[in-house]
Amino acid sequence: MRIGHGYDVHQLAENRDLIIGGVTIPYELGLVGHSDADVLLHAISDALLGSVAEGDIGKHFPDTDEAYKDADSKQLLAEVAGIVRAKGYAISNVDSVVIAQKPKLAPYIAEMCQVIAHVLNLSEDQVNVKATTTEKLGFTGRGEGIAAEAICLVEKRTTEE
Ligand SMILES: Nc1ccn([C@@H]2O[C@H](COP(=O)(O)O)[C@@H](O)[C@H]2O)c(=O)n1
Ligand SMILES: C[C@@]1(CO)OP(=O)(O)OP(=O)(O)OC[C@H]1O
Repeated sequence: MRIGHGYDVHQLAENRDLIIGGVTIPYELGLVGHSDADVLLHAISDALLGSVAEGDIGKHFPDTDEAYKDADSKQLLAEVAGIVRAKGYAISNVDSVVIAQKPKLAPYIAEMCQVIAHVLNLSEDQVNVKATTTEKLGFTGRGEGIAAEAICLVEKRTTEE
């Protein structure tokens, strides 16, 4: 069994969609990035890559590559899951937290879990997403950006799997 950890931050700005965990959330600001800036899927991608010592998403999908301009992070996460499987591992579970002062994410969390489980080909009880504010402290508390953190366990597949 191996463990992986991921952390990501994206800035909030006008004229961008807010996409978190593959779910588009109505809000006056969205996250800025080379891709669709899905901060949660990026943290999960980094946790999975870390678990099999495959670096991070910037290594696999460079932000200097036009191929990833406005990329759908669900597609990047699916590719990361393929890397984990190709190294002979199965994902045991993923836990995560989105750090955002606003908007209220609770109404969207069940759908985020469904999307992530679908992309990773897992059951819903293998995926967890939480949300927290930082009580108005720091860059997340001031609403300048949103952060996400993820952790995962992967297990070596047996020959029958
Ligand atoms: N953007 C957010 C942040 C938090 N929540 C939910 O509110 C609960 C309380 O948050 P605290 O930061 O005060 O601990 C938290 O457990 C989340 O369920 C949210 O929906 N959206
Ligand atoms: C996802 C990638 C894709 O080019 O771009 P960004 O949307 O800028 O996101 P980041 O979290 O900075 O990770 C780097 C890149 O892999």
